[in-house]
Amino acid sequence: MHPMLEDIQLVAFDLDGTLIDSVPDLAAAVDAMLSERGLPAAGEARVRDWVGNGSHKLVERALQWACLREPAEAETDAALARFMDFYGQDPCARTRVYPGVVKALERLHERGIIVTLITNKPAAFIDPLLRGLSLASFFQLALGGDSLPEKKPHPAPLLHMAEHFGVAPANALMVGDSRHDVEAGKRAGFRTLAVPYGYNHGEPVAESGPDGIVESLEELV
Ligand SMILES: O=C(O)COP(=O)(O)O
Ligand SMILES: [Mg+2]
Repeated sequence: MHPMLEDIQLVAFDLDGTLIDSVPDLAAAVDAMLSERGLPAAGEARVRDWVGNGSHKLVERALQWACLREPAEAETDAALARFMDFYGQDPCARTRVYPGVVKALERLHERGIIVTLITNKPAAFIDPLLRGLSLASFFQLALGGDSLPEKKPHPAPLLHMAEHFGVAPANALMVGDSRHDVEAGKRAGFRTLAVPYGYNHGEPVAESGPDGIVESLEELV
């Protein structure tokens, strides 16, 4: 067992960039939304750096880039609705589970560790993604970016999760790819583990000072 798991009773996984490489489908939906507005396509490389603060922020960043100005709130809301429509059509089309993920989830499950999901993605997409990628059975509870009034890097979703299962934050581990996961974990009093292969606005996640880093989640088990 990896030393990071010592005394750990609950693991909260981030989704995008940690368990799944979802940028191809996110970028396709962003570009479909932009194209409908007569705006240039952003492409996967840009979208990769915009993911991490939920869909509203993703759409706002896309509009900002394409229009070269701050979008009005109503403009962002309308574009967000279209993005949600496009993304919701087939969120698993080109999205793939990262190597080592299934093995890690299986082993944690076998050890009786509570496995949960805390993503900043809207909750409506969680079920279609987990089912479509055959991951749903591993998770005892999943929270989206709009499940509670606050999202990561706020510690609220993590504290909610720990409290729900009656686990002390010191016995819980947050696993993510971005500074928002590490910050939320530290603020909640969780142990923090980062993966370097995901999306972190183009910066190494090591700069956030997680308690540990693994190249693949398989290393965890
Ligand atoms: O939707 C996002 O921006 C990121 O979602 P995540 O929290 O699963 O990385
Ligand atoms: Mg992430």
